[in-house]
Amino acid sequence: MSPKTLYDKIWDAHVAHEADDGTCLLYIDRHLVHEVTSPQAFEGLRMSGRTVRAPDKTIAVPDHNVPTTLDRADAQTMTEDSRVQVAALDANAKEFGLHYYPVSDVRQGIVHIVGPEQGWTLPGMTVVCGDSHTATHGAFGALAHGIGTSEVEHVLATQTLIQKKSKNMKVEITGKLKPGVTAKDITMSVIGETGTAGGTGYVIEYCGEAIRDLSMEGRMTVCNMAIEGGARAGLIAPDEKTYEYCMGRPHAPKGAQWEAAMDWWKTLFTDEGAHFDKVVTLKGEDIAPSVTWGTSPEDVLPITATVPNATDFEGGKVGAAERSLDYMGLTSGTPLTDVTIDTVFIGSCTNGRIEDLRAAAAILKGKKIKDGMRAMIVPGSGLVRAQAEEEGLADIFKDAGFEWRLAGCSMCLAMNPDQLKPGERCAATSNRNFEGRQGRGGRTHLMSPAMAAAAAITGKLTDVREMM
Ligand SMILES: CC(C)[C@H](C(=O)O)[C@@H](O)C(=O)O
Ligand code: SF4
Repeated sequence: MSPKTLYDKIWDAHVAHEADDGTCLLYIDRHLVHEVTSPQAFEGLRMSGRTVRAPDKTIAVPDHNVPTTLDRADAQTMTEDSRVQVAALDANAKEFGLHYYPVSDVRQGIVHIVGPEQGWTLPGMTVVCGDSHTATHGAFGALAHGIGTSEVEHVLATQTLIQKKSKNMKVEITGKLKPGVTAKDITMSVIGETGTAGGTGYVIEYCGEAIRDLSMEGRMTVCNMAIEGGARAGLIAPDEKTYEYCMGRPHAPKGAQWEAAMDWWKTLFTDEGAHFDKVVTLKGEDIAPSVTWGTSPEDVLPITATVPNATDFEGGKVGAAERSLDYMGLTSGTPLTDVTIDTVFIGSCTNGRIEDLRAAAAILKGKKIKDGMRAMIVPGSGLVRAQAEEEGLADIFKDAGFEWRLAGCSMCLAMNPDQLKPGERCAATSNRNFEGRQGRGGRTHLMSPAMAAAAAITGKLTDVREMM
């Protein structure tokens, strides 16, 4: 048998049918659903008189639209559109008998944090969600695709997805990371290297010592942004850390079923000599704490750099950089550490897990945020929030001057009340810095939780290594 990549193995195990042109019908193990991309899909089912094929494999949770303030149960805090979407998810989950975590449930949170936390996401699975950051689940060695609303309807009705196989790409991070450098810096640096189209047509497998050394949470941060690098999905082979994370989770297999699952999981690695169509290698020790300066995730630089000149780029990127610099209100040649900020957002499916909060707390302990700074910490789920309170992190945040919020997508995107005003500049731990992403006219600098915490204290983009 010819050697296979991890992607090949999971793909082959899920192909239910292959047409002559290579189009495949893939069996789907887990379908995650949120309120934004599902209402029309359920409506479609109803119109055609169909039901959900596998409600026991379909998990729903509202996250994008929900306010994160303590008064969110009061419907007045939501816009009409948001209220309608969340109410539709409530009704659809009930009507079709799905696993559901409503806003009132402590397990509610961002869909990509809830899936792994509850043990729905497991190695070797196919996982889909009507959301591009479904790539996050690849951290478990699961093939996780973001899908569109018509595909959501297709998966609801059939528990299968029509797909063509992508090419294999390997991203290897060798060696060790230096102090102050995190999974977020890895994933941003990879995109800085490959560009936002570098992964187009590929499924990326991340490997190498620096990836192995990451916790499951860090691996989720890396895979989360595979999509910003253009890839169809990101994957990391499961290992002891993966099994340990999964064991005992509410929906993970138990007893003999666990043993059977482990037999399969242990086969989930890329065989010696398997072919990759594209290979990118970065040295772990070369990666620095990084920030974005522009309006694309590929506009990334080490914090020690200066704001670039548009003429530093080539081709179409010159005009794009000019526009980015103009939108971001930045002057070429300014040291990044001189850029002042007025808002800090720590949260999102990229960096809203307990380790992210611990990393922020380690910087914020005993400190105060800069006068006039608006800073919020939004845990990725109600359970992350509860754990942070138990560990005393919430007190550190509140004492420092941060708002301590309820779980949701929050200021990652402007679909709920947490938004930037025009001209406001935010240090954010999320994954997209597009124009208007956090609110019309708002300016976003992406970075790690520790870097965002450091910026909250100084009021400027800051090299976290100086505060360690
Ligand atoms: C709203 C949703 C469809 C969207 C996505 O697909 O990623 C959102 O989660 C985002 O991060 O932009
Ligand atoms: S936290 Fe942000 S990136 Fe993640 S699902 Fe929500 S909106 Fe999308």
